[in-house]
Amino acid sequence: MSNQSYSLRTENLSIGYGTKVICNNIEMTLPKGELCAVIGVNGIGKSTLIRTLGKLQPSLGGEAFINGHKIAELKPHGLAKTISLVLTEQPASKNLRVSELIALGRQPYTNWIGKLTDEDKRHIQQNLDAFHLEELAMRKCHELSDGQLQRVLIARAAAQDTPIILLDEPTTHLDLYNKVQILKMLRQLAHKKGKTIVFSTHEIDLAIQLCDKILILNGTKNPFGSPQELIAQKQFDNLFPENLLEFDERTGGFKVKK
Ligand SMILES: Nc1ncnc2c1ncn2[C@@H]1O[C@H](COP(=O)(O)OP(=O)(O)OP(=O)(O)O)[C@@H](O)[C@H]1O
Repeated sequence: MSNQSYSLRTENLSIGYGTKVICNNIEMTLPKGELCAVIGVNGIGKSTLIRTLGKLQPSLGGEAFINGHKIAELKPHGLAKTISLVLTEQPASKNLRVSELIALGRQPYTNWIGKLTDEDKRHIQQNLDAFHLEELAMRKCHELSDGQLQRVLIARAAAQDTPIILLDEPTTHLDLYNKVQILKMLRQLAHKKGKTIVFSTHEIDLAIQLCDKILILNGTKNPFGSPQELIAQKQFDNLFPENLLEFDERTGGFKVKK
């Protein structure tokens, strides 16, 4: 199938820093409306891949395409209407109110004085509702819990209304309930609004339950497919050194070896 047929596609992509390649031969193909987790051990390159797909840093080889266009060739304005990024760093603007931070998502669409149109206000209100943030709308962001702040950051990305949303570890520091809540919100955003969403995570069990696709970063061989395909191929079995953990195919999760 051609690159045009996929919302997001990489071909033989290499990522890294300077001349040092940390992962190569990354091949993923995501149609519109799918949720994809990037998993792998600490330091393997998950954040680096998210940053590379978001064009915050160059790839070291191969190509990444969005709707058939090379990401490397997207200009800043086109990029802001194509990809929204939710990174692990806390927002510099924590002094903003929740509604103001979500309004920042509309920046690619506002005119040079940043005046919000009725359309912008509609997007902001819709996302306050969708992410259950109505009651927090006037709160300063530094007054929020980690789970609430993560919801605000995702609402800002949704307000940006791009076909692609990339998130770096959106569930870090959250309890199990909040992790599941965030991932189910992302799943809904993908399935109901047709967004293509890629996020890095250590939550392998939840990714297996909730994602359409998973990319296992491994260095040179980076298996990609549906959770069921990857389980059938036994791709999770060698993810960690086998002295401590084993993957249980029946439950789709890891068990501690006693
Ligand atoms: N700015 C940088 N310059 C050079 N090397 C870097 C830089 N940032 C990260 N690295 C290295 O690149 C490798 C991949 O880092 P990255 O943060 O992408 O991994 P990760 O899979 O997201 O890790 P974790 O699960 O611990 O968050 C690591 O070896 C890291 O030390």
